[in-house]
Amino acid sequence: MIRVEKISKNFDGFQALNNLDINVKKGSIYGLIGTNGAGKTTILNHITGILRPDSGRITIDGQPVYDNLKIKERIGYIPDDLYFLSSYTLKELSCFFKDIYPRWDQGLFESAVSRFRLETQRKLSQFSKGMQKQAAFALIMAAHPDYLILDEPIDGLDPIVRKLVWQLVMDDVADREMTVLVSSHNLREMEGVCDCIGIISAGSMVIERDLDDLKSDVHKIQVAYRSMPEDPYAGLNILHRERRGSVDLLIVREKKEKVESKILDTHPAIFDMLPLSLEEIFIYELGGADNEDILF
Ligand SMILES: Nc1ncnc2c1ncn2[C@@H]1O[C@H](COP(=O)(O)OP(=O)(O)OP(=O)(O)O)[C@@H](O)[C@H]1O
Repeated sequence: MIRVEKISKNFDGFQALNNLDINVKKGSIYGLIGTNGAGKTTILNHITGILRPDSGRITIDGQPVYDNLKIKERIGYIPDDLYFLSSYTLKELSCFFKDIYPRWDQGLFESAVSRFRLETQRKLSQFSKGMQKQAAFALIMAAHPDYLILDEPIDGLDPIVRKLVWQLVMDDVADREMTVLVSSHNLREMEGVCDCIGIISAGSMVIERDLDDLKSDVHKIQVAYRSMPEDPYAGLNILHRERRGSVDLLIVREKKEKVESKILDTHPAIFDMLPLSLEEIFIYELGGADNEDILF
């Protein structure tokens, strides 16, 4: 389990992280999302022990991370900016990884390299950006990390490779209960793979929930009446309401069953209810009133 407790970080007077908590359960795929500059990369750099917080605690399986080689051997990190030694070939890098990571799996490396169709004799500097990312995945997955930390992992990858990458990750989560913490702006893809979501803003956690709970609590509904009853939405937690012609458009934070029973009791002529996508929840939670019209 990864536990981040009340960490704060100040860069030359700028408060990048502010009393931030994160809890990532073993074997889960946790999606960290937030606006540009919210602090995602800064958090990942703390969790991987690259940065030290000004205050607060970060532990993995109860052990502090910073300056802890035993824990770092169990972490695989693919940062947003790959800082590979690009004058080396992929084969040379694999030998380097083999020396660092005690659980290096040569068979898995060779199979990943062949699935990605990468030439191991070529220098990384000769690879395209997307190919360098694939090389990073082949190396990190073959290291068999218990904790996989990914910063914008699928950025720049084509759809076929993206599928291959997620398949590699999901297989390891299923086989070995690997724990994954991933930051990405691709919310559709995150929705398909993550089981828990943390939304951060300005260095603080806004919401941390299981994805299913997050989605089952907020709904977008459209209702129209032949004759408008008095106060038809009484007792519902309405987050947003607007009228378009004869139709009411609402965002409601309630369980599906409660919304259905309350609205159907008022005998609407039209009643349509849709769950919000992760992208819509993100826009609502972080966009505020200015962006609410994007939701309909
Ligand atoms: N070394 C640093 N020195 C000064 N400020 C920094 C440093 N690293 C990060 N910051 C600031 O901290 C804030 C968070 O940056 P971070 O890179 O963590 O954001 P992010 O959520 O990953 O953003 P994006 O989605 O755009 O990649 C930003 O305002 C950034 O300018």
